[in-house]
Amino acid sequence: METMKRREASHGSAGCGADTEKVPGPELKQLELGSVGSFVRNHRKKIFLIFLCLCTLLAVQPSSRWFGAELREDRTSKLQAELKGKTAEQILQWAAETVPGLVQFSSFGPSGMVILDLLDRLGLLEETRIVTIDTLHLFPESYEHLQNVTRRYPKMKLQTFYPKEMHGMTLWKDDFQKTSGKLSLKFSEMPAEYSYLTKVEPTLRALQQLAPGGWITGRRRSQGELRSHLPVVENDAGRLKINPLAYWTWEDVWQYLHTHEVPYNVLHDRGYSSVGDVMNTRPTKPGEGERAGRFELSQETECGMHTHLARIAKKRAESASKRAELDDAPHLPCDTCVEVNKQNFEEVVLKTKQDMLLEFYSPMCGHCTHFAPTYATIAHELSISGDALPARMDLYHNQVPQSAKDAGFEIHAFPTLILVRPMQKKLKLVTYHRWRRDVKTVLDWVKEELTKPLT
Ligand SMILES: Nc1ncnc2c1ncn2[C@@H]1O[C@H](COP(=O)(O)OS(=O)(=O)O)[C@@H](OP(=O)(O)O)[C@H]1O
Repeated sequence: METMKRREASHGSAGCGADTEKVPGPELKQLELGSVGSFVRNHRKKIFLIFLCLCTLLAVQPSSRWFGAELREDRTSKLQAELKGKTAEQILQWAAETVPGLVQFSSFGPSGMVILDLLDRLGLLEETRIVTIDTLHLFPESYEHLQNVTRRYPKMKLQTFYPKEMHGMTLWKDDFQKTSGKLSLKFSEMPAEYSYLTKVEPTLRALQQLAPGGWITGRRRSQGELRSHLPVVENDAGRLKINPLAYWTWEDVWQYLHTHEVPYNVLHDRGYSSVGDVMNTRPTKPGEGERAGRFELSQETECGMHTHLARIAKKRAESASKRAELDDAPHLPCDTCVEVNKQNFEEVVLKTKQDMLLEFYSPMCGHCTHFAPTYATIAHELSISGDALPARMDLYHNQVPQSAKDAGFEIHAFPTLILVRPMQKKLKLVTYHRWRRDVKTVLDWVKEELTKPLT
C-alpha cells in the first residue's frame, strides 16, 4: 500500500487514485491496474502513434496485400505493369524481396538451370526453396544431371515430391508399375490420368504443404502453344506464378548456359530439345518445335501442372455466372464448389479423372440450407488439400440424369454426399452415412475412404 501511495503521488493524478480504489481484488492487482491506467493516460499520444505505425506496417506487409488465396486479377495486372521490361535478375530480386516463402519449381531443364544459376549469383539460393517432382519415370540421364546440379549448387535447398504415397510408403518405379489399380497406369494407355497422378497431384500437394506466396517456373513464350502469351507474373487460381524467362528465346537460354558453364541434361545433346519423363518424351527432329517431342500420345501439349488450377477456376467462374441466372430459390454460397448440372454431369462427374466429393442438395430444403456453410468450408478445405474435387449438384433446378442412375448414383434424401472415385473402367461410389455432418467428421471420412483400395 505504501508503494502504491508513492506511485500515485509521483504521477500527481487524483483521478488515478480514484480509479484504483474502484478496482476490486487484491492490493497488488489494484496497484498494477492503477499504474497501467495512469501510464496510458500520460502517454496517450505516443501509444496512438505506435498503434498508427503498426497499422501502416500491417497494411503494407506484402503477404496481406498480394498473396495467398486472395490474389486478385487487378493486383496481378498491376504487378504485370510494374515488372514490364525488367530483366530476369530484377524479377528474381523483386520476387525474393516481396514474395513470402518463394519456391522455384524445376525439372532442371535449360530454363530452370538459368534461373537456378541466377539465384545463386544473386545470393538468393539459400532462401529460395527448390521443388522438383520425380514422376518415378525419369530418364537415367536426368537423375545423373540432378546429381551434377546438386554438386554444383551445394546451397540448393531441394525438396522432391513423388506420386502419392500408398499405405504410407513411397512408391518406387517398379512398385509403381506392379501395383494394381490406378497406379499401374501407363501413359500410352491413359495419358491424362498418368499426368494427373505423376505431375498434377504432387504439384498440388507441394503447393499445399509449402504454401508459398508464389512459385517460379521455367516456362517461356518461345516454347509456343499455350505459352505463346505467357506473362512474367500470372494469377494461378489465386496464387502468384512467376516466369522470369517469359521473354527469353531458346538461343538466349543456351547462350547463358554456355557462357556460365552451367550443367545441363546430356539428353539435349542427343536430340531431345525438351525433356519430360520416359513415358512422354521423344527426341525432336530438325525443324520441329521445342516441345514437339512431349505428350505426343495425348491431346494435350501440357502435363497439366500449369493448367489444372486455371481450369478449375474457369469452371467455377462459369458456374457462378450460371448461378446468377437462377433467381427463384435462395442462393447457398460455395465459392470453391464445382457446380454440376444435367448438361455437364457426364463430362464433370462420369469422366472425372480425380476423386470428387459430390453433394446432391436442394436450396429449398431446410437441412441443406443449414448444412450449406459447413459444406462450403469442407469444399474450401478440399480445394486446398487437393484430396478430392469439391462439387455439388442442385436438384431443385436439375434432375438426376439417367446416365447418373445408370452409373449407380442413388439419391434418397437431401443432402446426400457421395465420394466419386474413378477406377479404370467405372466409378467407385461411396455414400456418406455418418450421423454427424460437421466439417471434421466429413473430412476425416473422405481421407479414410481415400486410403481404401479401389475395388
Ligand atoms: N517434374 C517437375 N518438377 C518441378 N517442376 C517442373 C517439373 N516439370 C515441369 N516443371 C516446371 O514447368 C516448367 C516447364 O517444364 P516443361 O516445359 O517440361 O513442361 S511441363 O510442365 O512438364 O509440361 C519447368 O521449367 P524448368 O525449371 O526449366 O524445368 C518447371 O518450372
